[in-house]
Amino acid sequence: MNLDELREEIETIDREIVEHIAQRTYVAETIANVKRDQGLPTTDESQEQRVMDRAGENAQRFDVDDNLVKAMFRLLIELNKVEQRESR
Ligand SMILES: C=C(O[C@@H]1C=C(C(=O)O)C=C[C@H]1O)C(=O)O
Repeated sequence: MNLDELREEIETIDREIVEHIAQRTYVAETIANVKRDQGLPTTDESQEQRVMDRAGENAQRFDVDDNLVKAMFRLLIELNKVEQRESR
């Protein structure tokens, strides 16, 4: 593959990443509504820990830096929590 083709491949992957972030955000919004209806708090630290542990395991499985992957997941979680708080 030449440089342009490789960059096209990156472009497709980047779009898919954003699509997955949007899907994750949508599901988290749905979870927020369920929690609100059940009178549960926005933040669930034990669930966050499970998400972070899984992120580290998946990073190792795919041989990428687990600190980097965990930092990205920390950002995704914080993003959801800010949105959940704002919609309450
Ligand atoms: C989405 C949830 O709400 C919050 C956001 C989380 C996330 O983005 O993974 C995890 C736990 C909660 O603090 C949830 O409880 O599952």
